Amino acid sequence: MKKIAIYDTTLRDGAQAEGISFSVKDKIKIVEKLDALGVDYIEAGNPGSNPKDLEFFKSIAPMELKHSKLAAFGSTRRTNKPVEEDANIQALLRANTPVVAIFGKSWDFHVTEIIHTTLQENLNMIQDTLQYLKDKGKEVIYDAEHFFDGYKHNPDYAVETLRAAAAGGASWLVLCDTNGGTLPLEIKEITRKIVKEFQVPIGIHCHNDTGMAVANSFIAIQEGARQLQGTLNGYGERCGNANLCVLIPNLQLKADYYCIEDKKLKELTGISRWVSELANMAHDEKMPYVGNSAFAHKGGMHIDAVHKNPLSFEHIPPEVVGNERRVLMSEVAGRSTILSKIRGIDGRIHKESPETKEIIERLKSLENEGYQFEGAESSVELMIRRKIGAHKRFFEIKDFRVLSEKPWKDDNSATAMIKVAVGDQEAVTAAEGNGPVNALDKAIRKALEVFYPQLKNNRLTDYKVRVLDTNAATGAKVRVHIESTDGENVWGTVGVSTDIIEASFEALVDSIEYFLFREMEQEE
Ligand SMILES: CC(=O)SCCNC(=O)CCNC(=O)[C@H](O)C(C)(C)COP(=O)(O)OP(=O)(O)OC[C@H]1O[C@@H](n2cnc3c(N)ncnc32)[C@H](O)[C@@H]1OP(=O)(O)O
Ligand SMILES: CC(=O)C(=O)O
Repeated sequence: MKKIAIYDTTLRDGAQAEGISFSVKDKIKIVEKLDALGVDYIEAGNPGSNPKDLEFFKSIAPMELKHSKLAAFGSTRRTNKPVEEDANIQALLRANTPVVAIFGKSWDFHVTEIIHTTLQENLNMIQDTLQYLKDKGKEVIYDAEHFFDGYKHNPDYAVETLRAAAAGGASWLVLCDTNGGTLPLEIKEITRKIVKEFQVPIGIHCHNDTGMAVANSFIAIQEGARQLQGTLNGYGERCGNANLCVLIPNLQLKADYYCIEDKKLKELTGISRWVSELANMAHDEKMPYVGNSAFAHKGGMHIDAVHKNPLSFEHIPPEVVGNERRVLMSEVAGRSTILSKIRGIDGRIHKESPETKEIIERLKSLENEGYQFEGAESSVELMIRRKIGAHKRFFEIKDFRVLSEKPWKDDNSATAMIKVAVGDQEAVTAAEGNGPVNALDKAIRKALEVFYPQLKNNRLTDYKVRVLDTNAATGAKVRVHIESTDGENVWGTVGVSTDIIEASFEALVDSIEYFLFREMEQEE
């Protein structure tokens, strides 16, 4: 197995993504996670760029990393200026990291048109900068910015820039597809030539502007690149960088490369989701390997086959990357989909039992009415319980009323009144809320907490409304999905109606009933 050095730049190129800004504390937490994951290099920021990155490097200095080497990132010295007088280079030294990554120009067009200097001065800038940092005891990695575009326009000059970096003492020469516009076969051919020509090991850094960053990085590794640069979840400038959460498993599970310890692969899904929370970005459900849908089966025939043998529709066991199989309830489900759920409630029922057929038909007819049970498996369980007579009526809602007030107040703009019955006792309560659904939620809980005090720990975490037939305008049916938690478990329920309050009410009542069932089962 060939070792690939993993170079993570989530904290530098990842932070150049639209919508992402990590605080110093976030950055420290991400360094800790990446170090525990076992990546080889962590490019943690650009100290010449802003005071936050400088503060970060100061704060991280006393921390000892177990595995990773920390890198500070910056450009070659400015034109016609001695390197020791360059403020950015001095900031790189102050960052006090064992590794410094320097990017420089490989494309002649950039040299003359963007940094307005001569081709020779650019070569001097590269060599001087690397030599200076190397003499200061740093490991220096050279990022050849726009290398592939440069090579396509003027291959001799692009190669000369790499020679200047090698002469300056670069430990790696990293070929960058900075504009992300190069296609895999071009990457393959160019990387092959460069790997042959240089003794210094080669790295690859790809952007995703053609959707090829993963494919381009993979093919460069196959052609002999031995350092892979990328980011968690593929965050990065414009369309992002090569996604390490996809590339690491591809390299390690599908090709004969070693990136991180096998047991650490199991942490990948958790880290991918955790970092999206920290970055305040929705996690991409469709992301290969680590997305919520990566091992979610919906087609009835697929589910039947997966129950018989998971290899039938899964390219790897989900646990290998810390993900899990999900079986989705929907109109395209078959009896096998629902069977494990039914048998969890009543083990005597089997695939050919009439109840199984009735339940699947009911499920499909509800989906036809607008229900969607993906993410609302708790409503499915309650529906099954009602169908097979395994349902318990914990409470009955006798009556409710909701009033919205005008003029609007910032808080508590609505009031809900509710009458519930538990056994032969009745209670009437009222609550104010921030809008009618919030008022209703509070009123139901207030009423029921008298009988079921354990409901105090139970709360809503997400509430989504979807208009189903937009042509019907304000008379349209809506579907409400809610997610609830007791602090430990999370469950989803659904309600559908032309009345948003009623749809919300249905989902709320299912959520509370489901919780009470779970509590009852745990007590038994
Ligand atoms: C491909 C990449 O992702 S490279 C990294 C890109 N990342 C960033 O730009 C984020 C961090 N950058 C910053 O905070 C700022 O741009 C700074 C602090 C580095 C520089 O800010 P300023 O000095 O105000 O310059 P500004 O950003 O306007 O322009 C960039 C300057 O860098 C010069 N430059 C660009 N690339 C290089 C290079 N490889 N070597 C030397 N100088 C370079 C440009 O010529 C320009 O200088 P000029 O105005 O004298 O022509
Ligand atoms: C260095 C870098 O981020 C790039 O060339 O894309």
